[in-house]
Amino acid sequence: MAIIEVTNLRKMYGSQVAVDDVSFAVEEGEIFGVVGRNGAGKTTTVECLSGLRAADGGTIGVTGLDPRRDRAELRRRVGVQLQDCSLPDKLRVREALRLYASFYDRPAPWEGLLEEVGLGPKRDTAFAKLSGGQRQRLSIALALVGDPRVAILDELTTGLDPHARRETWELIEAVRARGVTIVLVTHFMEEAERLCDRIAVIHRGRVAAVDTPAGLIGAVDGMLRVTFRCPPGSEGVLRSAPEIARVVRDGDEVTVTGGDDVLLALTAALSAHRIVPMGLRVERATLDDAFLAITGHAATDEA
Ligand SMILES: Nc1ncnc2c1ncn2[C@@H]1O[C@H](COP(=O)(O)OP(=O)(O)OP(=O)(O)O)[C@@H](O)[C@H]1O
Repeated sequence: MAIIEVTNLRKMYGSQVAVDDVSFAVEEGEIFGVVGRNGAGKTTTVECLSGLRAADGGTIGVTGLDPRRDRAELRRRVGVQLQDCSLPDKLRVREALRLYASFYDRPAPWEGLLEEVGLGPKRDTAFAKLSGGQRQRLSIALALVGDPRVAILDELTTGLDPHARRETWELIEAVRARGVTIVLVTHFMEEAERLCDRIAVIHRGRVAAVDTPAGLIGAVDGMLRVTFRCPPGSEGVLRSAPEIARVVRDGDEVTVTGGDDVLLALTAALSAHRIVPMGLRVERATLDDAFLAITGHAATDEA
């Protein structure tokens, strides 16, 4: 059953359209990814979901509530961690949790939550003295202190080193295992591929695709990429094989793409002509490739 339903969401900032026409549904218990480049409209979308912004058009249902009309009740059911969690420098970890718990009638036992997110040893540490990863753990704990059914996590691992990022991923999986539905905004494709059951790709304020990571990757033309070296021109024998979608030479190297049967077709065609592929390596398409195919852009400028 869908716990979140968004239909034709539209949001303007002055004359600028931030979210044009966004529709998707999130099933209970899912980790649902919202991915897109900077400025695609991800944060605006989740801010509308959490009642922090009023939409200009469309409808939103979160646990059956309208985020603007039923804001008070929504706050009890939805935990929100927004970009750039910032607290007063001197506020200690346990003080922050106790303070946030006081906002709710029936908060989660925050002492247990502290242990669960691995901040037990840091309970007396001031916010300013926490590392980036510890701050993110605290922001997750604060999003969960109201014992929500849905947690909205926005760019949770931006700025973390790979180790802290992996630890945060494990924490997110543990939160889902407690039955919390998670909406995860990210522009890290590896993160989305690893964590999410389904992903909405937002591009220029619209949903360009919604599917499982495997579904998005499977739709990429050329799921397998085989790279090798062979004498110049000899790769021509590959062009007639129907299983091979593309043959590209770049200097010494030839890259061949196609579906799951591309490797067999390639080795058969080469061996029939006694051509030995040197330094052969096979790579599977990733969510980065799928993102590029769907939007026409790499997910991040660095990618
Ligand atoms: N408060 C605001 N006032 C005016 N324009 C805004 C405001 N917030 C966002 N925008 C604009 O709306 C568009 C969508 O922004 P949004 O923050 O939703 O994108 P995003 O996908 O979350 O980007 P990022 O990954 O950089 O956080 C962008 O063009 C942005 O510049």
